[in-house]
Amino acid sequence: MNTSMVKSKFLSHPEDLGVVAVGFSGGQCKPGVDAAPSALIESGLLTQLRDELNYKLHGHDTVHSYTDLVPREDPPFRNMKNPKAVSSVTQRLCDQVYEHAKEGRMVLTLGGDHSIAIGTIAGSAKATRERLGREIAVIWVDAHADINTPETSGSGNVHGMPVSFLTGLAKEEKPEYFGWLKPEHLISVKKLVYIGLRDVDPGEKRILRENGIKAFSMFDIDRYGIGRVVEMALAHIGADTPIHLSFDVDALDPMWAPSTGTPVRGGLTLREGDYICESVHLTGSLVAVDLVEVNPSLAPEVELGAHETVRAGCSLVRCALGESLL
Ligand SMILES: NC(=[NH2+])NCCC[C@H](N)C(=O)O
Ligand SMILES: [Mn+2]
Ligand SMILES: [Mn+2]
Repeated sequence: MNTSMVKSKFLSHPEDLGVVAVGFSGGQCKPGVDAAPSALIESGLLTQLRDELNYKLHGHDTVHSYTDLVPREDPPFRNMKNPKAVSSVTQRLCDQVYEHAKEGRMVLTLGGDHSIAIGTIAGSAKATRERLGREIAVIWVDAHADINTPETSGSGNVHGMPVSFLTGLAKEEKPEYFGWLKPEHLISVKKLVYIGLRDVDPGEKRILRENGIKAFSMFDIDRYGIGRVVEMALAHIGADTPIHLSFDVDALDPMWAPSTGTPVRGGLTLREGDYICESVHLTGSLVAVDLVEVNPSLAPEVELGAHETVRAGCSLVRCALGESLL
């Protein structure tokens, strides 16, 4: 680890980085997001983390595609598309993240669409409870709230629902449809903070309001500036809480990250995104990071767009893991 890096409060092996590369796209309908981990790795992300930020990497040799878990028939259930596939992939991913996290390692997950956060957050919530007897907080950086229940969702895409399952707002008994999620996997709505929202469905707005969930939209970023917004977000979580950062690349403006499945104009600049990640690193409370929704096959100019988006994604991850400007 670099000497400039911040001391970790909650990791017993902060120099060890568990990497889970998730080549999965079943939480939405556009192919290509499964190719993101390879694109990020080929562009040199993991080498940079190893050689420049001095992490000892674990689990980085494989990009998982979970093809053995994807059933031949997977009809909609409660309006969810590919429900069995997403459920069993996230269940496996939960175990993978848990195995790293229980060793006291930082965990980096490269998605994949955002449905995979069901697995990553469930795994780090469980490990942190067992290891430290604490609940994790989640900072969800996204244009979208991803808190639809199967019933409020207009699309049926599970990448718009992970937060409702993770908070217990959406429940299902059947193990093959996320019934494997138990109390130890869940997070509290009080320890959830959003940054970057600008495309929230009517049903989601109601859920956010009724549950008093803290959310900073692009309006708040314009009003207060990114510095104060991050300060308020971290104050809401409290200084003594392990943080799981789930970063959807579509939080960035399409100018910086055009290659993503559901781009929304009016987003964060790359510097604002990096600033969020740098600030979260500086807390010393970070225990896990997800980077999701990079889709190298989508953009008005595909090749240029993919290159820029992958580059932005790498920058966000490096900032979260301790790269500093000086
Ligand atoms: N992870 C994402 N990009 N989510 C987009 C969700 C879009 C929309 N709210 C839906 O539920 O379908
Ligand atoms: Mn999004
Ligand atoms: Mn998302």
